[in-house]
Amino acid sequence: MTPAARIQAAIEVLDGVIDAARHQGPPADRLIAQWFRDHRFAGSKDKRAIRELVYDTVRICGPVPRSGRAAMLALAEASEDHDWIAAQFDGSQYGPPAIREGEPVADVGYAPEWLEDLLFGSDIDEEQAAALLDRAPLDVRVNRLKATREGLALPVAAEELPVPGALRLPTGTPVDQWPEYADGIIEVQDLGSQLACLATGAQPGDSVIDLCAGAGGKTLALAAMLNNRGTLVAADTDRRRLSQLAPRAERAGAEIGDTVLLDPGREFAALEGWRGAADRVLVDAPCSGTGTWRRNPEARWRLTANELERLTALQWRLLGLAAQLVRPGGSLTYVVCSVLDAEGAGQVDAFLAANPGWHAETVDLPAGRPRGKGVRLSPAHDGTDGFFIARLGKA
Ligand SMILES: C[S@@+](CC[C@H](N)C(=O)[O-])C[C@H]1O[C@@H](n2cnc3c(N)ncnc32)[C@H](O)[C@@H]1O
Repeated sequence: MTPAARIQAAIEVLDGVIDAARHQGPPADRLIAQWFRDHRFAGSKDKRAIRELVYDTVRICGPVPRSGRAAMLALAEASEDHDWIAAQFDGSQYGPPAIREGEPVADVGYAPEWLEDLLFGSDIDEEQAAALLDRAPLDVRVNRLKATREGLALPVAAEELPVPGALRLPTGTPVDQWPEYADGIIEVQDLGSQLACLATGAQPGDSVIDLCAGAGGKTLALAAMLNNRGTLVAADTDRRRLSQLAPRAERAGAEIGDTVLLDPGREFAALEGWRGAADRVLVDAPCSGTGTWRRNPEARWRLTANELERLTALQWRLLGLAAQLVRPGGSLTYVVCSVLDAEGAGQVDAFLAANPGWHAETVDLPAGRPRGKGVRLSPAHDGTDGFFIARLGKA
């Protein structure tokens, strides 16, 4: 494909990404894969170039652009690395038609305006906001149930991260094709997620409930912290995600005591037996995901103020539910992969104000900065996804 044809292809994909963001359609990755299936002539270099163009364009446009073409013109105008793009609008056979006088160009920025206001209001400055949209590195966790870092020889050089067994690999490393991955010796997991697990302080012998376990990314890390000694319960309302846990746990050699499918709105019914009994509860709450825009930058075009309100209400309810499961002297670790105070520090402040028997514990992590009664991780400061993490102790 010519450079111009690649640009036109990216514009077509972007039209789909924009439409999907407006109407809660499929994620960008899936739309890109579909375009490649429908256009088999695209070779591997074309695919890489088109994918990069699509994501570079999504990253640079703050508000939802009116069209893929307007978005591509914004990239051409605003990014020095992409100053070659404008010349490709040459009207050639498979390329984009020539640029018209006064043609609309999408707005650049970090996010839609209402969301930028919330970021800045949460003390995320421009540098940090820009870093939220960087490319994410590839972090893995050495599964201590199966191996030690010292005894593990990997096919590529890895950067040691400040959590035991956490490694950063060159982006694009095909870890999923390694035998170490198939054998559950390494798990792909962002350093931020590993730190969130570390923050629980889980020890062998503890009883731990992972209340929003999803497909079990953090559950497996908790199993490793427990060294399979104690009790680990994984709960979630999403049957599909939760069903992925058993095969993953088997591969990782992780013992999960119980996997509990929760009924949304009636979550406590299935956990009644744990009332006031757990040493530690992890609430890795559903959130806006502002801290994970590096992985899916179009998520900021999908989020609405209503959805954020729904999420904060759900987080608040889950905090209350989790609190009922913790035994006196036990702790609740609250985590969101968001840098917005409304979902992080604000929730914890409100919880502590409403629950006098609880206090914030010191979370001693080798990364992050204090934020309210917890710690905030950010791509700019810590090289992790953005997270808020707090541990709350019950008297
Ligand atoms: C941030 S994700 C969890 C990711 C997971 N802990 C991991 O490390 O891979 C939030 C999870 O909360 C779950 N969830 C949503 N509503 C819930 C509810 N009412 N009770 C429990 N879990 C819920 C979602 O299904 C989702 O899996």
